[in-house]
Amino acid sequence: MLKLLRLLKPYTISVAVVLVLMFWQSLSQLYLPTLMSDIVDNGIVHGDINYILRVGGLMLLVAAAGTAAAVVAGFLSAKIAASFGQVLRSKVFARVESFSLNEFNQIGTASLITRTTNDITQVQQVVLMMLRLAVRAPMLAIGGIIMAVAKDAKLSLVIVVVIPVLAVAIFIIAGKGVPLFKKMQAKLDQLNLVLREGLTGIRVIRAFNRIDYEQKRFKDANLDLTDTAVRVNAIMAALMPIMMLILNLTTVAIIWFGSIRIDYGHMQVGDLMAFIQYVMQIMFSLIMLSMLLMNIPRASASAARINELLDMVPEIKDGEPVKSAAVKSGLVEFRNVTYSYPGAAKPAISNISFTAKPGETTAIIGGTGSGKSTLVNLIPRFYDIDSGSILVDGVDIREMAQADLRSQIGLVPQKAVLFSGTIADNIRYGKEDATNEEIKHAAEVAQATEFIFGMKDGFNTVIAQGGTNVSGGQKQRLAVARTLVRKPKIFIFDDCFSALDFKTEAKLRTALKKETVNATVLMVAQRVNSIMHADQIIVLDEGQIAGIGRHKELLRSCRVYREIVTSQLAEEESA
Ligand SMILES: Nc1ncnc2c1ncn2[C@@H]1O[C@H](COP(=O)(O)OP(=O)(O)OP(=O)(O)O)[C@@H](O)[C@H]1O
Repeated sequence: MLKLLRLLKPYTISVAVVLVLMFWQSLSQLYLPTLMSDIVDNGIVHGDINYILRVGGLMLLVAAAGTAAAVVAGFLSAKIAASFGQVLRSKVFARVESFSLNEFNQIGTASLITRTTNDITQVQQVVLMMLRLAVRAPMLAIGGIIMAVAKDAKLSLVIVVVIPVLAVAIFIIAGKGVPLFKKMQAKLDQLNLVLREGLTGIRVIRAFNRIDYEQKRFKDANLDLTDTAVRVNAIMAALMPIMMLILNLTTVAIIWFGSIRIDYGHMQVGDLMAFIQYVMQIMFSLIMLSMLLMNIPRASASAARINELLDMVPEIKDGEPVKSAAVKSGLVEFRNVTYSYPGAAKPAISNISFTAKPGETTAIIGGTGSGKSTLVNLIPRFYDIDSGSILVDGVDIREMAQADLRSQIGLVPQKAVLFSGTIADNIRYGKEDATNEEIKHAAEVAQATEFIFGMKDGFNTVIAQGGTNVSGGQKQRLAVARTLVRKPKIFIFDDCFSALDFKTEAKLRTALKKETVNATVLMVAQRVNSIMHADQIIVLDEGQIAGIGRHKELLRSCRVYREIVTSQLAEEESA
């Protein structure tokens, strides 16, 4: 938590102003009962109207000054806390963006969302409470004790009895509440996870008639969180009545003993009234402090979850010193590359060596789960390899700047992802300064113009969140256009034509050929038809290369390739 508080450094002056204003407000609060007792003892008792008006006026001034300080401090502290939250959220988001896919998987998307939103809000709230109470509550408590003792030392013995009772009550309540506060964050994660799955998988849930099951899952997670929240709130709710009971009993005791002392002439009425107010101030400040102390553990639990993200050292870093290729032609070389996913029993790909040259198409084919996507995902360094090396233009990609490497790559992923915005925005995502002509040309090559112009607003048609208002094949073509507009040196098409019909795919491949004449093209495919004309075909089998060559050579020399071809031909013939 302290570590995060360092983010308040740019607001040091504002924080200091808030603390000074709070100090001022506390002083005024401590002074008011004394003024009131003066009015009673010297003004009312002696019937001195002038005194009452004079001191009453002073009281008004002191109260107004205290209120003004409270208003300004309240405004400033809210501003500081909100800015603190904003800076922290940006910091966490920036860090998460630099995570490798393994780090993403380690924390989980649901938890990443909770940490960036709810956890930061928890810390932000405590920062606000601290700013408002850190000076005021101790000052009122200590100042109140001093003033009460000054008014009547003997009567102050009541406070000596009450404070330990109050402390024990707070201690018991905090002891029960704090562990539950910590549990709540983990339960919120779980609820977010179920909610996310329930929303993103809605089609499958409906298709499989699993709505009841999902509702139960959500209900369970929701109830679990609610139960804990209810228990925490029940405990917190007990705090107030207990405090008020102690407070009222204390007032009764003070009036009881105070009236006896007044009877004996040891005390004046005004002093007794002031005394009661000081005791109230002391007790309220202790209640406020206890609230703050109870919220701190919850915020610390949140802070620990946030720090876990901030402290995570991204496993994928730029090389030091950064190397850059002299000639950027897009030559990709794999040398004995092996990679295993964390926790996997065996490598997803092993001992892969090949060269993909500019101006040529290197196709990768193999059964499902044979490691095709893994292989191409290693080129933009989504994961770092275990052994061997991957070179782009003769430089090991681990020695390059990631931004430099990725600027040369145009990747169309297996699952096309679109962002909310217009079709033009989505294509322009590949190149920020792309002209309208470039966008149109990219769409033409990707065989997307026909359906784009078929839409009401053409290129200005708005894509819904997650691209739900376009078909799978349309999404794939827009993803291809987005990559084409980038004009990279290396194209990676990861099985991204799977949703296209044969005719559209053939047209797209022919158009692509012209666009990629000088580039290195890596094309993952399931269908032999899509890649049989490639300059080089890599056949993957259980993460290993079963054969490399052209279609005809492989038909002769590679058993796995022959099996793939014959199985697909048999399918087509039977179709
Ligand atoms: N994020 C991951 N974590 C752990 N294992 C993974 C992960 N992604 C893939 N794998 C495993 O790695 C192996 C290769 O997967 P990969 O996605 O590269 O296969 P693929 O050939 O592209 O399959 P497909 O054609 O079905 O897309 C599989 O056994 C898969 O279970």
